[in-house]
Amino acid sequence: MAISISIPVIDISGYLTGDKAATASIASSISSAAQSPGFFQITGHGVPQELTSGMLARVAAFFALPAEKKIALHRNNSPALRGFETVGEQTLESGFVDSKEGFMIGPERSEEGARFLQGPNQWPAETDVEGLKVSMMEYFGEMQNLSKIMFRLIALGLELDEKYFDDFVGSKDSITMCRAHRYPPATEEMSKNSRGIGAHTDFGALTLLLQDKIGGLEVFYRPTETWHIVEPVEGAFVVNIGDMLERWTNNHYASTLHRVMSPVSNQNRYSVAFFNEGLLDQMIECIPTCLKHGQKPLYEPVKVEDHLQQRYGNSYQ
Ligand SMILES: O=C(O)CCC(=O)C(=O)O
Ligand SMILES: [Fe+2]
Repeated sequence: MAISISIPVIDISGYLTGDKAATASIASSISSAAQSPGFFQITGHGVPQELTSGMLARVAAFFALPAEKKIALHRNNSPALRGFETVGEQTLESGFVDSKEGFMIGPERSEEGARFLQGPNQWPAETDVEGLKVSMMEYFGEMQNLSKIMFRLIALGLELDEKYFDDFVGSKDSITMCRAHRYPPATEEMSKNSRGIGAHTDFGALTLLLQDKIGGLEVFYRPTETWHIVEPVEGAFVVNIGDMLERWTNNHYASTLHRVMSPVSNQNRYSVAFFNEGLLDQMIECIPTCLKHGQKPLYEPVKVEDHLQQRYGNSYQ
């Protein structure tokens, strides 16, 4: 019998309007979803739909550029890993080459004095994709803001001071990145032997994902070892816990394996992921409220910068 698990859809508007009772219930729903399945969707976040749809249209225009224009912006040109990556460049799941193309951006800054993952972006000429830079950076700003909100709710759900994670998400050296993807359509046959993106967990603390209507994102449910679709919900962001937050919470929250199947469709699938990779100097050391009576920390403390260098090193040679 097919097992159906639900990826909860949580309306966070009550928190934004300062409703105390609603806030307690939202924080508790988030906490429960973060434990299992480690994924949820949020609505009522206040990010304007025109912004997300306008940005997705420009992302599609970027990926439609001739190959040589995209290759000129390859991420290998960038010590901060910003830029374009081609189909077939990454293998996240043994035996399956990723069929996605990607385009990574982050906060704009010069190379001078840059630390790990910091630096300038690479953009196509404005005449090639009008408005791409403005709309992606505007979206990026909205996601930084939404991340602060999400971490406040996570803090409440962990019975911590509401501002516990404020420095982690909002400091000068807090690393945030945004990657747009195009998943080319596949036939049923092709789809069996490829992945849009192979099964993986996210390295950082928290990911906010915008997916279009095509679908294909699946999460692995550990108790039954089965894969489940994250149904596209109009206007929602998919939120998932990454490895860093799993470790920080002593496995109280789950960094769940996920993948994207190549869309069996005649259309491309587009998505944009926003990664909260954390404050470079922060030590990730078991959060006290995550240690129940008699439990011991499962991990050694690690500095965010070291964790990221190790994880990015493994997957991006
Ligand atoms: O495109 C998606 O739906 C998921 C992308 C993803 O998992 C990632 O970029 O880490
Ligand atoms: Fe991911």
